[in-house]
Amino acid sequence: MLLRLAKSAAESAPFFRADSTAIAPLLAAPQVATSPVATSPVATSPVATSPVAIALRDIDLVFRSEGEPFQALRHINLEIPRGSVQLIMGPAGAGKTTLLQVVAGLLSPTAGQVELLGTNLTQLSRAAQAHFRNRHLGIVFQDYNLLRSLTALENVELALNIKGVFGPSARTEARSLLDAVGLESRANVLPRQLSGGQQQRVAVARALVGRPDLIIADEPTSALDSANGRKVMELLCRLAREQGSTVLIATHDPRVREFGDAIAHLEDGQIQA
Ligand SMILES: Nc1ncnc2c1ncn2[C@@H]1O[C@H](COP(=O)(O)OP(=O)(O)OP(=O)(O)O)[C@@H](O)[C@H]1O
Repeated sequence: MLLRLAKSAAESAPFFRADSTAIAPLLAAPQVATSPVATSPVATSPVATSPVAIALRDIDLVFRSEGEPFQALRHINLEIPRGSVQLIMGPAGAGKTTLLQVVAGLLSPTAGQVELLGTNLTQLSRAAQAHFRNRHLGIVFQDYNLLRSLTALENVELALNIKGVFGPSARTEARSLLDAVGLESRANVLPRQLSGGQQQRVAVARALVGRPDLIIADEPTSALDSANGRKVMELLCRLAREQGSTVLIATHDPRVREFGDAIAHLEDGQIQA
């Protein structure tokens, strides 16, 4: 089944739509939360060598799906240097997940621009955004989004397959990523046989496949004890230092604070001065 899923995904990426809701967000087109989304088929421009990895310029986001409009993000301006670890901290409901989804192109802002690696994501078509995401981003979702019918190893391997890595190379890299998050002995079990914290570590391993330029992680330590939380944070920071990945983390876990190069505090959808 893994082979079938992988082939189907790789052949159709970035237009892959899995039946499972678990893998779909990895490659999905952005949700239209608010204003019309740019649909012009602008090609992804070559990634510039800008020292700024993520630039958010005057981002607003208003949810209009049900009832009264609700402004979840207000005038967000933020520049994140390449190779740094940026934390977004704030209480429940502050807008952290919404902000991460905007950065990843999974939600379109009502106003403002998102620039990733020198590319204006906001102006790309949905297909080009999905392609950019597949090429440059690793995402750890708040609810992990693991495929229930695949083992831990297969979940990580599938992400490699989608990036075009197959066979023994994919298996070796998947194993080494599971080793890195301390799950070598749980590689062959299904998500339902893993604790929440173990599932979270599989999600982290999966986000790191192919050494992404940008790693976006939503509460990556929320289900972890302090030893495993530290292990995950040290791994993310090492990637930032050694391979120049830029790491953006939303968290309300105070233990994560010490790992951030910079911290932005979000409250009521606004970055606090
Ligand atoms: N699809 C939606 N439609 C309407 N309102 C939404 C939608 N998604 C989120 N919100 C609202 O936007 C606000 C920000 O939500 P968000 O999930 O981004 O906060 P958060 O800081 O990540 O919270 P938590 O720490 O609890 O995950 C909340 O008030 C939430 O209810």
